[in-house]
Amino acid sequence: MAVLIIAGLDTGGGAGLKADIETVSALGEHPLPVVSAITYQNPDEVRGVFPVPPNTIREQIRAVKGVFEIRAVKIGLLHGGAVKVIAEETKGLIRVLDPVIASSSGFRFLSPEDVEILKRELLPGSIVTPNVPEAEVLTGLKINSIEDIKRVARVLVEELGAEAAIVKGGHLNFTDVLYWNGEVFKFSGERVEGFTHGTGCVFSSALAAFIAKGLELPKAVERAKRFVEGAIRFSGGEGEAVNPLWELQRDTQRWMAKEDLEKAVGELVKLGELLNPHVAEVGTNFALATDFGEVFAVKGRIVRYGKTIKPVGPVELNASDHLRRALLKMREFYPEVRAVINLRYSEKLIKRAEKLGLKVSFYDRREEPEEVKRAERGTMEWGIESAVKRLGEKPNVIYHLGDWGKEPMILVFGRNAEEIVERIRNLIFASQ
Ligand SMILES: Cc1ncc(COP(=O)(O)OP(=O)(O)O)c(N)n1
Ligand SMILES: Cc1ncsc1CCOP(=O)(O)O
Repeated sequence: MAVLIIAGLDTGGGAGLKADIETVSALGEHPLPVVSAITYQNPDEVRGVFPVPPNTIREQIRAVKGVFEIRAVKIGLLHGGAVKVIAEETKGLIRVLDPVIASSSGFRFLSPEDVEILKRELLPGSIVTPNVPEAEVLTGLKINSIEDIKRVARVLVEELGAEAAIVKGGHLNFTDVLYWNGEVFKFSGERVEGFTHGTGCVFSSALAAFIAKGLELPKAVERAKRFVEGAIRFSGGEGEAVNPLWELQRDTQRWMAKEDLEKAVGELVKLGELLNPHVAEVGTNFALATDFGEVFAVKGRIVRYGKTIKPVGPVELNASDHLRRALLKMREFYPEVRAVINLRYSEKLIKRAEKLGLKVSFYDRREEPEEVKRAERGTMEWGIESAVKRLGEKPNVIYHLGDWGKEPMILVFGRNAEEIVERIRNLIFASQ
């Protein structure tokens, strides 16, 4: 289904039309992009805006209207001169209006006069999706509580003529409120860690995409909210913005990590008899992280099996607790590290690692602070951090000598699963 997107270009690649196109495409609908403004911005600041002349906006819309079956329209960044044309050209279509008034960095896109034009010409009949500051500007009311949000959503519909209003509570308590057909719907959420630049754009275009699919408004809002949460959680990279492609990228990365680790485990199994003596008493595991920090490992670990070795179960997401925590801690210091394996401790292996030029560090469990010991988890994180700090540069190998009831252990880290296999080969062949 086609979704008409009227929005601005963000040169930083985080918000605006680029985020909208990605969102609508990721959700399987066809984006029809109409440029309303060109902004000069980067993740830190908006430097300026060039407004696209109203007639050029009109011609862009006319080029696709009537040719495609437009199921919904998403309207983002505008300028005062464009509002009337857009209202005329989108009459009769389902409109989702994201009232972009100012950027989160503080740049004012719409003057108070432009806001008045928007309220008069475009808001009536639209599904409007303001955040708290935008809702305050549109209604002139202050928002301090969820009750205020409900009141403002009602005002947007009953007094200002919107078809529906979704006031997003990200600035308050992460609960969004929809007012529609005289009813209030609440959508609770929680704080998600990640970049948020572009969230308004992604929410409104996801909402338009779900409406285009035929979902009833409350269901479409719920799905759009969850989509944005994922886009924040799996954000990152140079745009320092939300990631509308998160689901596709996450699944591709999962697939690649699983394949790489399965292949690498297969290579280890070929080393069977040689590796057998180095498998830890508790079992050995082999973990590989995706760029998003999801960690795959061998379910049930790799164990000694007669003279050789055997993975107990398949490679799966979250199949390791210890190694996942070790890897994630290491990645806080060195994000390029993506793989780790644990081996039974032996002085011979450590000496060999040093001879091979690998950087070796260690932690001493007897130095573990009482409060870390008392907590249910945290020893591994503390251990990795203290080993990293002790060495003062990236360690390739970290060992500890055990404690009461704790087996001494070696962890070998690498940039990928292949590098681990290579390191293990070098270590065990040389330690014969
Ligand atoms: C071209 C363009 N359009 C919209 C925005 C604002 O994006 P939004 O997601 O509403 O909010 P912030 O990214 O400013 O938090 C923009 N900056 N550029
Ligand atoms: C017990 C233990 N301690 C450090 S690595 C390891 C084995 C792997 O454990 P997990 O199965 O949690 O990855």
